[in-house]
Amino acid sequence: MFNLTRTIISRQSSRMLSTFETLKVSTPKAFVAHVELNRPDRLNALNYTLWHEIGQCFDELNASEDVRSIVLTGAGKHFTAGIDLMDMLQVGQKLAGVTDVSRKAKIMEELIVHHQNSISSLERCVKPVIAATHSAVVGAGVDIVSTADIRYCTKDCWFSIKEVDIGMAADVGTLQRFPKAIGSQSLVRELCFTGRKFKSDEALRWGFVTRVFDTKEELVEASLKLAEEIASKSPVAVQGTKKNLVYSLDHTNQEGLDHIMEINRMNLQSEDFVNAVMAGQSKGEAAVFSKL
Ligand SMILES: CC/C=C\C=C\CC(=O)SCCNC(=O)CCNC(=O)[C@H](O)C(C)(C)COP(=O)(O)OP(=O)(O)OC[C@H]1O[C@@H](n2cnc3c(N)ncnc32)[C@H](O)[C@@H]1OP(=O)(O)O
Repeated sequence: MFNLTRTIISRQSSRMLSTFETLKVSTPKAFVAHVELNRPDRLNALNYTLWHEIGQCFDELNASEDVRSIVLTGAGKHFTAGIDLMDMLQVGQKLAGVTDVSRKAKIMEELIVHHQNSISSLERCVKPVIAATHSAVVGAGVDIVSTADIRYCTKDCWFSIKEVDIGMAADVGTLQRFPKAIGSQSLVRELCFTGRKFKSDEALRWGFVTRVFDTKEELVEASLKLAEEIASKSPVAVQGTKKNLVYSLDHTNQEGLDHIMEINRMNLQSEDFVNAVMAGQSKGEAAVFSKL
C-alpha cells in the first residue's frame, strides 16, 4: 500500500521537475531533457549539493512521463573538475572532531554510499542518457560518463581517472563501469594506476566515445538530435531495452534472456507494438506513442 501510494504520488508530481541550485534542466525538444552541470565558476566541481541534486534530478526524470531521453552537458570552461576538493577538506575537518575509528568510518560510509547512489541514478533511470562532454572530464567526471548510455565529446575533450593522484581508489563506479566500456584490462589498469590524461582521439579509437565534434555547439546539436530520435521510438521498447542491457552487463546470457522474456511477455501485448507494426506497414506514417 505504501509503495503504491508513493508510486502514484511520484507519477502525479512527474510533470513538475524540481528547480536545482547546481543543475540547469530544460526540455529543448519534445520528450527530451537537457541536464547541465551548472557550477561554471567552480569548473562544475562536485560539492555535496551537486552530488545530491544529480541523484534527485535523474530519479525525477526517470519518473517523468514527459521525458524519454536525456542529454547531459557541463556549463562553462570544462565538463567537470571532479569532486570539489574544498568540500572534501570540510569532511576532513568533521572527521577530525571524532576520535573513534568506527565512528569516523560510519561518516565516510554514509558519504560514499550517498555519492555512489547519485551516480547510479543515471543507470537506475530507464531513459537513455547521452553524455556530451567538452574540455576536462576529471575524476568523478569519468564515473559519471562511464554510467551514461552513450558518450559523445568535443575534439578538445580529455579524461583522467585522477583519483590515484589524490591518494584514493575511484569508488563511485569507474572501476566497475569503465572497464566494461573499454574492453582491454591492460589499458584500463594503465589509466587507473597512472591517472594519465587521455584525449578524444584515444577515447574514440577505444570506443569509449562514439563521436567527436569540432565545437561544443556541434556536440550539443548532434546529441539533442540523437536524443530526439530515441524519444521518437516506443518508450516501452526503449526502456525495456535499457533495463535489459544494464541487467545483462553482469549476468549470464541465460539470465539476460530470462530477464528480457519477463519484460517482453508483457510488452509484446502493449499498444506500442501494434502501433509500431502498423506504422511500419503504412510506409511513411510515423507511429505516435502515448505517454509512459
Ligand atoms: C567519496 C568520494 C567520491 C568521489 C571521488 C572522486 C575523486 C575525484 O574526483 S579525483 C579528481 C579531483 N579533481 C582534481 O584533482 C582536479 C584539480 N583541478 C585541475 O586539475 C584543474 O583545475 C583543471 C580541472 C585541469 C582545470 O584547469 P584550469 O582550467 O587551468 O583551471 P584552474 O586555474 O586550475 O582552476 C580554476 C579554479 O578552480 C579551482 N578548482 C579546480 N579544480 C577544483 C576542484 N576539483 N575542486 C575545487 N576547486 C577546484 C581551482 O583551485 C581554481 O580556483 P581559484 O579560486 O580560481 O584559484
